[in-house]
Amino acid sequence: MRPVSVKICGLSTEPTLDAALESGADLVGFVHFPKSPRHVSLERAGALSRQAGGRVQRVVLLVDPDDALVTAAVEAISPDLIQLHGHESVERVAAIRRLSGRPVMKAIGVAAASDLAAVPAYAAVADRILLDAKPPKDAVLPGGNGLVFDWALIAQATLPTDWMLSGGLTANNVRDALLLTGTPALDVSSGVESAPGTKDPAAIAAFIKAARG
Ligand SMILES: O=C(O)c1ccccc1NCC(=O)[C@H](O)[C@H](O)COP(=O)(O)O
Repeated sequence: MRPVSVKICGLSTEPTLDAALESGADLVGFVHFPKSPRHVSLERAGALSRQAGGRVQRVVLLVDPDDALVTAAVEAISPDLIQLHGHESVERVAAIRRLSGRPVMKAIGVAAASDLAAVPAYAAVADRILLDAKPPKDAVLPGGNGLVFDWALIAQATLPTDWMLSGGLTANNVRDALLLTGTPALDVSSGVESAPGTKDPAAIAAFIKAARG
């Protein structure tokens, strides 16, 4: 069986990016969303991307981007994957994939079984699907809220091969998440931070060790 793939999202500094690489992350994510404590400019994300280049898959996270932002992000970061974490429609996901010429991963917020009904339509146009906890109605951030959803819901869903689990994962619950969902890939952000937006190298190492333990 292939070892579980791990994405560390919301990296913003060279030392924490290095910590993710040295700990064995498969993907690293750069958040470009000004309201986020993890926001990085395209220029900064580009510098981090160059540091990581060739060693790991680089992901840029965008929220309802317009065409100009997609083009600028691709130019600055040359990402291996574009993560769409807003309210992008199926048609918009397909259009962004066409425009960018890059693989895309669509995040779908899950709070109830009915939320999973959207998966097949998105899976038909996206390269990967990310199942994340649905943010609370008044949340400022559409993701990265450290919330867990009911993993038992996944058992009822038809999922594509290339899907990823996120939402409130930590070194303490990641084994249960793997056992209950059988996910081939994990995405973590706030569970490896010492404060919002501040990644903790020790927590990154502990998470990846627990995931692969
Ligand atoms: O992290 C952010 O600040 C963020 C902002 C806007 C959209 C998405 C965002 N994060 C997404 C992720 O980091 C993950 O894909 C996922 O939501 C897991 O986050 P967490 O529950 O904090 O591990």
